[in-house]
Amino acid sequence: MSNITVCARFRPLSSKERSNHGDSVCIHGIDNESFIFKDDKEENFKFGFDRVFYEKSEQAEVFEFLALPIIRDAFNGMNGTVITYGQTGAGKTFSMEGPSILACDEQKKGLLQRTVDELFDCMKSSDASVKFTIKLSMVEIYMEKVRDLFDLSRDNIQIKESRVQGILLSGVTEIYVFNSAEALQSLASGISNRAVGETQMNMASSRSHCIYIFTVQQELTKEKRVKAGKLLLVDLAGSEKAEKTGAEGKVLEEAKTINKSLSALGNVISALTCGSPGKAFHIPYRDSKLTRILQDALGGNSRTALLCCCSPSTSNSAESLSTLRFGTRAKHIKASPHAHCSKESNAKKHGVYEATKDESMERILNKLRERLDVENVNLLEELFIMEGIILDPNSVEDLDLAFEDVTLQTITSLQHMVEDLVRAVEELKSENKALKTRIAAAGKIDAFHKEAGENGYASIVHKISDRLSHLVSWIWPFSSATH
Ligand SMILES: Nc1ncnc2c1ncn2[C@@H]1O[C@H](COP(=O)(O)OP(=O)(O)OP(=O)(O)O)[C@@H](O)[C@H]1O
Repeated sequence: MSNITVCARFRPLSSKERSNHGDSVCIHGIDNESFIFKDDKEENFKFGFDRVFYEKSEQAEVFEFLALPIIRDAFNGMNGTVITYGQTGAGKTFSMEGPSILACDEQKKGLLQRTVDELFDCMKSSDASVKFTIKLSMVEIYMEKVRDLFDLSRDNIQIKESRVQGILLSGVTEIYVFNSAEALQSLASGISNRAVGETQMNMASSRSHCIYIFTVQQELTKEKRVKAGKLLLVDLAGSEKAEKTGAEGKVLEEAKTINKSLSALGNVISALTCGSPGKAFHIPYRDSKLTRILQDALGGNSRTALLCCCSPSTSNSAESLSTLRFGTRAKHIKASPHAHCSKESNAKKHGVYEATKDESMERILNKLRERLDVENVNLLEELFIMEGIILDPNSVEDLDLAFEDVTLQTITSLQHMVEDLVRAVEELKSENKALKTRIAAAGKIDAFHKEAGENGYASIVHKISDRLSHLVSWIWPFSSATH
């Protein structure tokens, strides 16, 4: 089963397309999951997606199918990502924001406004004892730099990877929002800071990839637990051909950077669909800022949906075909070795918080699996449970530190134990040697046997030595792999 929900959306023909190329369209719908696509050489291709939204589709339909399940899961502590992809002018921003984030009638509201409404609606209908916090961040990747759209002085945000929380944007502004109106105002101010330019394909073309990040945190006061879900909405910059967009100078440079990062995204998707599940293989996430930020979304640690936006016009059939092929490849991304699918259903059985702690422990164990052999990982798993640090409900925020702590503490305390045992063995050996010398000198071997009892010091020392070498052979590969 695919790890990603992939949908295709065709916007209505634009007036420019109508006047230059008439009403000819390159698609013939079969049903709401498949259609026939005719390319510029009149060749037919059949495409199938999780859902196809034709020209007359409503914004609400797109939201309900694509985003709503992911938002509800994010509200319950799971991470989710919704991405719009497609050629310049294909309808990505329209799907995300509608015609305008603030001045927009109900019917045309995009994914963003509906997401905000849904989050606050879920909040209102939840148990009164739950304390909610919704935080919002907005960044754009412009010319391969991550810019904070709430604070333009932060124009080179660094991407970090936390073992527990996954990919993080270091020092990004987080705005607390308390109702829909406030959230939309914040979104509007961030959007006004986006890099937008005019191309021949689109009067207001996005020159950057824009990422909206909602963090929903809930304090379950009764249970003394905290759970948090992160929701990413990603409006990608348009894939475009320089000659079609009439790009030159700065716009051409922007286009090259955009295309490079979209190629990197394609390469990551190819790598993810080529590898065999369960085997370690290289995924080039680090080839671009975009793929690095989307690492969790694509690599299986998040529920993800992709909306492939297309023009229906025959004049754009080459670009639409390329978008649809991209979507088809993404559909084949399988649950990766790091995916939490089975844990997810297990988590649902036990309640939502369980998902967070299972996922956290699973992430840590996966990291360790990369470095240690199975036996040692199993031992550590037992140790985590024994120590109870990872399973402490109040330490969810600090799991990353807890991981470092438990690993270091364990190694250190085991090393101390080994040192103590080595010292004890040395002492016993010299004591034994001294005793033997004394006994030999006194010629009273029988008396020694009585004094030492049935086992005798020699056999005790022998046993300790055996146990020690067993312990050293266990800890040695573990501590050398971790340092
Ligand atoms: N489903 C739709 N219904 C009506 N109009 C649409 C629809 N989709 C897009 N449009 C219109 O098409 C034009 C281009 O759309 P939009 O700006 O969303 O493209 P885009 O893919 O975001 O382009 P870019 O990558 O250049 O930013 C806009 O004027 C928008 O209002």
